[in-house]
Amino acid sequence: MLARQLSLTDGLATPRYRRPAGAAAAQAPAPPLSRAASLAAAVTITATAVGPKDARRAAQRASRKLPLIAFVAGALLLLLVLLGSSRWRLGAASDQQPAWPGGEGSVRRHRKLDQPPPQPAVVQGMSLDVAPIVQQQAEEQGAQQAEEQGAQQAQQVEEQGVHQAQQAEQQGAQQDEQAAGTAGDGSSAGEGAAAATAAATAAATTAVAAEEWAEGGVDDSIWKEGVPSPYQAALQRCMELEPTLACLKEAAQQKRYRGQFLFPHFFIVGWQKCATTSLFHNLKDHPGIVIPVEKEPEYFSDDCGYDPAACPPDSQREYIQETLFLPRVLRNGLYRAMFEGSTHYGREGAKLAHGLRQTFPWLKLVASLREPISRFLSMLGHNVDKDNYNCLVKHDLFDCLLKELPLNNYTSPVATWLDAFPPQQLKLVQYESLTSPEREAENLRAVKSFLGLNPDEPRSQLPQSNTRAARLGQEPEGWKLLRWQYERLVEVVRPDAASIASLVQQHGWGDGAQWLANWEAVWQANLDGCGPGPEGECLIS
Ligand SMILES: Nc1ncnc2c1ncn2[C@@H]1O[C@H](COP(=O)(O)OS(=O)(=O)O)[C@@H](OP(=O)(O)O)[C@H]1O
Repeated sequence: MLARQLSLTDGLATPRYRRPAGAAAAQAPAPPLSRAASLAAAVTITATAVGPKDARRAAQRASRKLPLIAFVAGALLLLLVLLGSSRWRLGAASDQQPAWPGGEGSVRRHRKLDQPPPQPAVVQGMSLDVAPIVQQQAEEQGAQQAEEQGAQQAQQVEEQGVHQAQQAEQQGAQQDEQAAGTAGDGSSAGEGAAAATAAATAAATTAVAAEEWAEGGVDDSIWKEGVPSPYQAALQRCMELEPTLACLKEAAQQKRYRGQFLFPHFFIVGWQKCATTSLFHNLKDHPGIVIPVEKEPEYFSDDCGYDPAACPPDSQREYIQETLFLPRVLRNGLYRAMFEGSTHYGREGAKLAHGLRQTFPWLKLVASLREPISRFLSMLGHNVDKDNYNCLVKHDLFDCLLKELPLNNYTSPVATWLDAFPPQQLKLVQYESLTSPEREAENLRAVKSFLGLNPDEPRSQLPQSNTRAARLGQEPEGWKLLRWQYERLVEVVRPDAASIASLVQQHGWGDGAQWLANWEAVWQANLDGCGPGPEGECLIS
């Protein structure tokens, strides 16, 4: 490392190197200084290296003629020291200005103005410890930029979410307008009156349905315009502070206004392959329903292992906010219902029903049931098409059905649902009746009345969603069985069918005898398609 000192005459910014002893050394050219070093030296100048040259000589002469000149020299020395000191102060003052475009003060300005930090080459050559500062500032700048970017992204995501929610709200508002328009725009007085009656019926149905539930309850005496109901306020607090299942249940102890739905309002719990997708789509178009995000969240099966007490806390927040859309439901003042449809729930009643009742005691449940052999074959087709594991891997079709059908009976899971929930909160619908052109409207109306929704909405028919024919791109060929095999299978499922029909009758879900007759008609239609005799071939669809 080069030792260096500043010459008194060379000014403040020009360093000279101490010459080594000897002429050669004396004549040796001073090593060139890098611009950085010279700039840095200008910054590192100190008081000890400063003083006028003449003053030093005078001091030397004075020392040789001591003591006569001592007094004068002392005085001169004092004077010159004072001069030197004032010059040093002048130099030190100039040091406070950055000596390079990227000096420390300048770095700060750079940062403020959001300009790039000084070039690393200059920074590395400095004798001042500026490099780490610059590096730190660059890091800070990077962190700041990252933070700003993160904030921007978060804002974008939020805006996107808000945009989606706004779209849903607009959709909801359009639905409202349509409903209002229908009541007022009737081309004849008769139509207008009919629409008004329907709206009044719907309002009455909703009120009755809301009052049925034992939680907090409806209280007309607390209604204040523009003020959220206690239930609404409690749910708002859940959303902001603690979006958990427990918080939703606690909130439901609060009073609510007439027409406000408890959250969530209902679930479609099954069964698979019983037109649940079509039902879901019909209901989600209802103006009294907040459009749900997806049909099969399967939250309580996939995330909680069918035990709501085991639902992970983080997933509860996600489920409540992003699947059940609590924010959106609150924006609608709880006057629109929220639901989800997870078709694995139904068949797992033994595991789930009591836990779900504990979690949402007010919950209404809708389940569609299809003639058991057809339902099983539809499910089998689904698994074959999707390459999912299925019993045909190990058995032929008849053995597969013989083995699996008893395990897929309806009665035991329905019994557990009934054990956990009051029958008034459960509605069984029959697939064959729901999807029959003559009975579809009546069945849909019954479901909506049960849910406390205007039974005349939506105007659309039940769609044909999730059909095997659409998946295959053609009508499925049908499953080959022999007559005696099909008859045997009917005998296997008949007791379950009869038992369900009896429950339907008992709980007022419909006409039990008709229910059984509908399934018998399916069996008969299939048998009618078989060849003659016990070995006659049938194509079951
Ligand atoms: N409107 C109407 N009329 C008659 N049949 C209908 C209708 N809507 C749905 N479906 C039939 O229901 C089967 C699909 O049921 P899901 O949507 O519940 O299936 S899933 O469990 O959600 O995968 C599926 O049965 P398969 O085609 O036999 O597989 C659909 O064709």
